[in-house]
Amino acid sequence: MSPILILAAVHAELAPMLARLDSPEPMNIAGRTAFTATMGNKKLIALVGGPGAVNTAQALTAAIEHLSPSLIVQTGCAGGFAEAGVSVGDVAVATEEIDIHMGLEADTEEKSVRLAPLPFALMERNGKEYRHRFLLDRDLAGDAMAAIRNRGLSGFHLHKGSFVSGSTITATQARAKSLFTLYCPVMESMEGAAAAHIALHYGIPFLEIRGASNLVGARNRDAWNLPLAFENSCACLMAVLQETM
Ligand SMILES: O=C(O)c1cccc(C(=O)CC[C@H]2O[C@@H](n3cnc4c(=O)[nH]cnc43)[C@H](O)[C@@H]2O)c1
Repeated sequence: MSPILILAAVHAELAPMLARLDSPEPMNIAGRTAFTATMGNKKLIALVGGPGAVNTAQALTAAIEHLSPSLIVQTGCAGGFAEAGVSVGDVAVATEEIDIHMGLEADTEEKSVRLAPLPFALMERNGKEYRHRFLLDRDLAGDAMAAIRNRGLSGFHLHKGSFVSGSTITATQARAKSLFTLYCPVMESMEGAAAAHIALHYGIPFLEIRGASNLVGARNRDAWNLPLAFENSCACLMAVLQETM
């Protein structure tokens, strides 16, 4: 039976899900901590991939090569964009992943978040070229939204839309505003585009569900709520696993 692979950057992002599973067993995948469990007739592998794109790419590649998962679900916390109506604790499902650090710089000295697309493709699949934007499976995202809504979870709002990923955490209102003007994203993370890229490379369906631990913009550590983001994203993840797969 091909497992469903659940991927997060740090253990705390998976902890509320592991607490809801029957006897998850620890295992090691290429130097990374992982857990295996069953849910009904499904086999789940929950993998702690590490923060950032390189950790994500290494962990996910190793897990795919060892386990041939039928589905990859990435979860964890993220910054939410207030302009998209996101509040701390809200959950969002990604319809697209955009790598905001992948591209061609403008030929001026002016600092800008706007990059032109690369003059070459990062990969080609089924006649389509991929540079910095990875459109995700709309049906999978739609089914996940429906499963979460059916569960009647309360205390937060559910969103769907584009996610941006990069190797930095946005820490000014000006950059948050520019990113929103350019891409209309709902969430910012540091791993999503890398995971979407690897999943696409192997042709494995990919779903991303994250909880907002903070708002993207001026850094106010006191306003972050990581436990709430972990709890709400895992509640939604469990709804999706139990109701759809
Ligand atoms: O600033 C701190 O003290 C601090 C403490 C714990 C964690 C952090 C992080 O920045 C975690 C980065 C981690 O979480 C995702 N994440 C969460 N919010 C954002 C964001 O606004 N922009 C980008 N990434 C975010 C990210 O995917 C990392 O895995 C800070």
